[in-house]
Amino acid sequence: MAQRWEGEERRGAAPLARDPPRGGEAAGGEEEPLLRGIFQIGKRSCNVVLSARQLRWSPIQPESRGGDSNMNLPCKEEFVEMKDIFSVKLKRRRFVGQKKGGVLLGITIFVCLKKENKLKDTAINFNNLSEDHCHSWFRCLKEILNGFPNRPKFLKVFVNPNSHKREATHVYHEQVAPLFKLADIKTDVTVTEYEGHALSVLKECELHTFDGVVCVGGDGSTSEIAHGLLLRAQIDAGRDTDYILSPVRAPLPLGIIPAGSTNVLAHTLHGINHAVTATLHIIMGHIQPVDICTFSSPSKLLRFGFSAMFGFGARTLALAEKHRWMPSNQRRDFAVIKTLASLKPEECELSFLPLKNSLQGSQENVTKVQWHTIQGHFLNVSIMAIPSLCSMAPRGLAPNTRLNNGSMALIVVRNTSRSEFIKHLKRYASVKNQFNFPFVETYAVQEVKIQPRTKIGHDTEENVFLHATSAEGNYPWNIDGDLMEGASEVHVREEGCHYTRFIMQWALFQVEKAFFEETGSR
Ligand SMILES: Nc1ncnc2c1ncn2[C@@H]1O[C@H](COP(=O)(O)OP(=O)(O)OP(=O)(O)O)[C@@H](O)[C@H]1O
Repeated sequence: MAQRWEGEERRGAAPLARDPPRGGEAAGGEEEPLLRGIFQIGKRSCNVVLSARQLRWSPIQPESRGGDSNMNLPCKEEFVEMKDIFSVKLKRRRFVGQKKGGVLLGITIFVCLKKENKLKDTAINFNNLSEDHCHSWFRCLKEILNGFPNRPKFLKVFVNPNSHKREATHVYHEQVAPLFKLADIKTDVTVTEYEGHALSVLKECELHTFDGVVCVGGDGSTSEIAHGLLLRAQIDAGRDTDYILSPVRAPLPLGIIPAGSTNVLAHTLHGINHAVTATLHIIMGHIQPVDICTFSSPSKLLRFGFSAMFGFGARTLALAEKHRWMPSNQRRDFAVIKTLASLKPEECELSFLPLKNSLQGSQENVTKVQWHTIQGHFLNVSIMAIPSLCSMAPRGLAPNTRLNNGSMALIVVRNTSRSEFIKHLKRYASVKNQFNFPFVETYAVQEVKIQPRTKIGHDTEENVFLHATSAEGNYPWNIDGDLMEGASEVHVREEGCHYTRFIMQWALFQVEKAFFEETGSR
């Protein structure tokens, strides 16, 4: 019975692939061996067999005194799925400082291991001193690896040097770049110099030369790049970027390496806040669709984004932004406490279009979904296209929605006492249902319109979001952790936008009409 190679992590980690069919048979029969040979693996000489799907090896049986092979020893065959291997190299003995040449020792394969949500890389050495032997194995392995279609070869990388405690550059050079190099991925790196830098690069650069875009930073950077990719897609498709009715897909997937003070987007996509895991998902070409929505004023697209908060969640961010000189954790705690101390509701009108299938079960009712309107005083309104996992809410700020279910969670917290509101907030960190309060309502929606009920009326075209200043009296919004100020109506629409969990792929479609529009670029 073959046993999947689990390296040093035999008790926990395992390569990503599922167990092969019994006896190592591929669906439809035994896999055709491409190469057979003998290598030393660890301290044992092994028979090694390479097929398109697997690399298998078993120790060579010692002969018994009688000349027969020793049948009493268990013949332990091990294997690695080719789809778990991300690189192969010729292994040579070199002296310190020697860059080229050296005695060939064999080949090394690099495997991606999985333990729960965490990925790690590990190496297996196949030792054999024959140049010809190793070169033919190396070429064959390389050919198989080059056949995986989603694996990127050239990436556009953005690093925000200011993220968190300015460690994104270090994270990139120490943890990410060496793995990209090992996987023979070429990169074009932009270290951003100001807010909006990545957006302007994305508008201009030769995007078609890349296989993907990577963000090394926090939520603000990721959101800016996601927005930039989608905006670029609209421009390239000749769409009006002021008013987007049916957005087209972004041309490239987006990978997110968490290196910010808030990494909700990376945590939600990967299930873990871990730079190496994120890097390996990119290298392996794992594609996961993710929803996104558009935020618009009555007259203009403001941005694409994954989540928004109005009320408490936005006021807290606005206060934290005024105290940027504080360390990030301290700043966040200070802002939460201060905002709680002066807790006040916002009076507004919320209109929303429920998710088509959440109310009606049958197809004929699909077209009858109507706008609902609720009014009142709200302490917080959250609109989330993804579950938004973070350290403070391990199950997510919106655990009822999914990464790519084509809907958004609308979570409305009506006015209540401070102590009740605090109880509700504390539940985010616990296993209890944070929505199980009479003053909390949740809806699965496709579209939401929010109209604060003071000052500026429905017809106002002026959009204070566009002046990114914090003038008193404006309404702060927290969009993917970025502060925006606005007073007029805001319209949020689920774009059914599809992304990837690890290296993200946009796939926008117009929810109301439920058809995909593609530029066909990927
Ligand atoms: N060189 C730069 N200087 C200042 N701001 C930058 C620079 N490069 C990018 N930015 C902006 O910094 C913002 C926040 O960055 P990011 O989300 O990566 O880090 P963060 O540590 O999570 O941030 P925050 O502390 O705001 O949560 C982004 O909106 C991005 O556009």
